[in-house]
Amino acid sequence: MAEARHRKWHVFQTKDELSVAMAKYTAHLSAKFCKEKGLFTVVLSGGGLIDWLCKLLEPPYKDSIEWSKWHVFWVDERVCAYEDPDSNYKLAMDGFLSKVGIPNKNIYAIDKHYAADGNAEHCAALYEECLRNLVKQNILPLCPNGKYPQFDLQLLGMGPDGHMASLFPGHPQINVKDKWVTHITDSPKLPPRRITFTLPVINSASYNLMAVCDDHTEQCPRSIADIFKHNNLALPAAHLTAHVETMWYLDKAAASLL
Ligand SMILES: O=C(O)[C@H](O)[C@@H](O)[C@H](O)[C@H](O)COP(=O)(O)O
Repeated sequence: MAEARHRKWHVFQTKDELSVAMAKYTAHLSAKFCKEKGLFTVVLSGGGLIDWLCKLLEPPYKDSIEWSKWHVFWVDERVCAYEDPDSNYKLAMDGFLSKVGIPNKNIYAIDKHYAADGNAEHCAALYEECLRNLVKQNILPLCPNGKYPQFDLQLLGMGPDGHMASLFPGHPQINVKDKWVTHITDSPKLPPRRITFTLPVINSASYNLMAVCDDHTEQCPRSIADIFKHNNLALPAAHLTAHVETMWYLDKAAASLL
């Protein structure tokens, strides 16, 4: 494991090894937080991540994790119907959540009707309201500065252009601080309408695990080098921190220019 500034990282030879490590990391934190607090708040993203979580569906994790204590959120979501193949909710439900015993009431998807209508602004406002209610119910604590919710673990991915969640290079959402959840209607990665946690919310999490596997684009390893060697803050993912630990899991191809 390597460490620089606030970042720690591991490079894995294969996606499979990365996936094994991600399951171990997640299971360890699940056990820790379930023991300490009686629940575990986990934030998912879309993209390849859900595939890489598949090791959690195998022994020893599938039967040992206290799934009933999980509360699941999305760091970003595409504003479309739940049945739409673009939906991050559908991706996670089909590939992961439907296979484990997380109570439905603990799975916090965006508003079904506004999502189907494509109303990104309302979806963002309602998702923020949902988080604020969970703070009132003591399911989500606030971080020490009292301004933002604090999730236990966020599982994130980075796009080849250096975006994370739906915070894209050159777009203003990265600067939003007065909201917990904001929206975008012209996302360069399709579909264009999305909601996303704001940067201060992302960085308030206790643990952030960013997993990046190169899909054989040249851009991805360049962005990783730009972040790790030059801390190029034009790339949203370069801003990632966390309260306790910011961990990057890279496959060999994504780390090839380091
Ligand atoms: O809704 C989304 O598109 C995602 O949440 C997005 O932020 C994703 O995590 C990255 O783009 C990485 O995606 P890949 O793993 O597909 O490269």
